[in-house]
Amino acid sequence: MIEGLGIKTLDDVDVRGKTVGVRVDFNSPVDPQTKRLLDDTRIRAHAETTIRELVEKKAKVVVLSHQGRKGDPDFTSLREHAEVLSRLVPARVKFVDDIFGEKAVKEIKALSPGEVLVLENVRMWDGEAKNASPEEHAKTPLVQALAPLLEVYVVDAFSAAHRPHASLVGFAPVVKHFVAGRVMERELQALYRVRNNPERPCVYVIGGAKAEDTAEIISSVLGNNIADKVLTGGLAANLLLHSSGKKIGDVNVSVLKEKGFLDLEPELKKLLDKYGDRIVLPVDLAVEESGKRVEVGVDSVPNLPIKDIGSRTAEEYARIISEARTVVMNGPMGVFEDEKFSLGTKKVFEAMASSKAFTLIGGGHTIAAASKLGFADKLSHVSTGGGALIEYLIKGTLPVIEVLKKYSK
Ligand SMILES: Nc1ncnc2c1ncn2[C@@H]1O[C@H](COP(=O)(O)OP(=O)(O)O)[C@@H](O)[C@H]1O
Ligand SMILES: O=C(OP(=O)(O)O)[C@H](O)COP(=O)(O)O
Repeated sequence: MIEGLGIKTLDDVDVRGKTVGVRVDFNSPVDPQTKRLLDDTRIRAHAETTIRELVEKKAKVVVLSHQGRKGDPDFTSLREHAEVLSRLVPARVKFVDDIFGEKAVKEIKALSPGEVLVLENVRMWDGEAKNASPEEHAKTPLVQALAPLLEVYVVDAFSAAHRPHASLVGFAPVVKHFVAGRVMERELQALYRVRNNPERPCVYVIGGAKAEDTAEIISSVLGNNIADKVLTGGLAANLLLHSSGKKIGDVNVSVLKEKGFLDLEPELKKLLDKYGDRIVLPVDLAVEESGKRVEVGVDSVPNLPIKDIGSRTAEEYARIISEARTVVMNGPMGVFEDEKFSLGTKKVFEAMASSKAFTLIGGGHTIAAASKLGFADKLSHVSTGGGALIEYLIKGTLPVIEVLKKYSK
């Protein structure tokens, strides 16, 4: 059982010899030309925990996942994912180019204990990617065909838990056991710890380029008194500085305008008025001048691209983080891909790694930054979620979590 949530896990069900469906999220970056996989982090996450455990317990394992969205360059078969998986688990791993037709059913029935079968990309069936209730999805051909074969259904795809799609929620009303897998369990334990009852002081660090979520995250974590302070970097900081009346240079205002972020300013102004210095803005910034890093105060920003928080800001953020007991970070502080502008992000990671706090990071670029700068294994939890993590931080729950709570059995 996951404490606080009442969600059953693999500890609550006997899987030995049983046919077990596992909904993972193998969705990975794919080369648009060759369609080859570029990264196996998510496959590894499920393989080394949930799938390995099911294999060792001699379950007959049926793996379901999506990859990309129909029409997008990364929409492709799961054949290569199955090959990668076969190198990561001590088991025979088969792939079938079918989801719930005769071929798939035949292969499921032929499984021996301890064997794994990967079904084809579930989004190749149009009924998968619809937002609907578990009861509606339970009537679909996918669930009708597979549910009679599956005694246990394990939902492990935390990073897709914001999608109430057929293979994520549709089996809940009709299988005997509907439980969370180990990836889901670890993510929910970590997220519950930082979002529902964090040890204080609790600091959220928001940066990166997706400022469209900034207002909602700040409003939720300060409005519900979850965070004591929100530290800001990246485009979120530029937008907040501009909202507070600072002159940040036309070139930087244009970036915010092109992305449609200026529309958020009335909302951000209200948040700045309401929460004052609990929303911490940079006091200095790093701009790029003739290929060089130049630091400037926020009251004298020239018309040059802002690419990082400044050193004084980074020191102040490190000080606040060093006193915290919970730190959550989504979005790098600057354009960390360029070494000259990785200082802010590096200082924040350094402070997180050396603090006594429970530290959580998430988001594709944030994780890439932590790996590149050598901090990924020095933090308490690295979330596999991108969109799912952001939605959880805003709402404190996700559609698939609610279904797991209701149907844990
Ligand atoms: N001041 C800035 N101006 C432009 N881009 C920035 C700035 N600060 C950070 N970024 C960029 O933001 C990107 C990551 O943002 P985002 O996609 O929101 O993160 P995540 O994938 O972790 O959610 C990085 O590629 C980084 O270069
Ligand atoms: O990779 C995912 O989302 P993410 O890139 O926001 O982490 C999930 O697999 C969800 O994919 P979707 O946004 O196509 O439903």
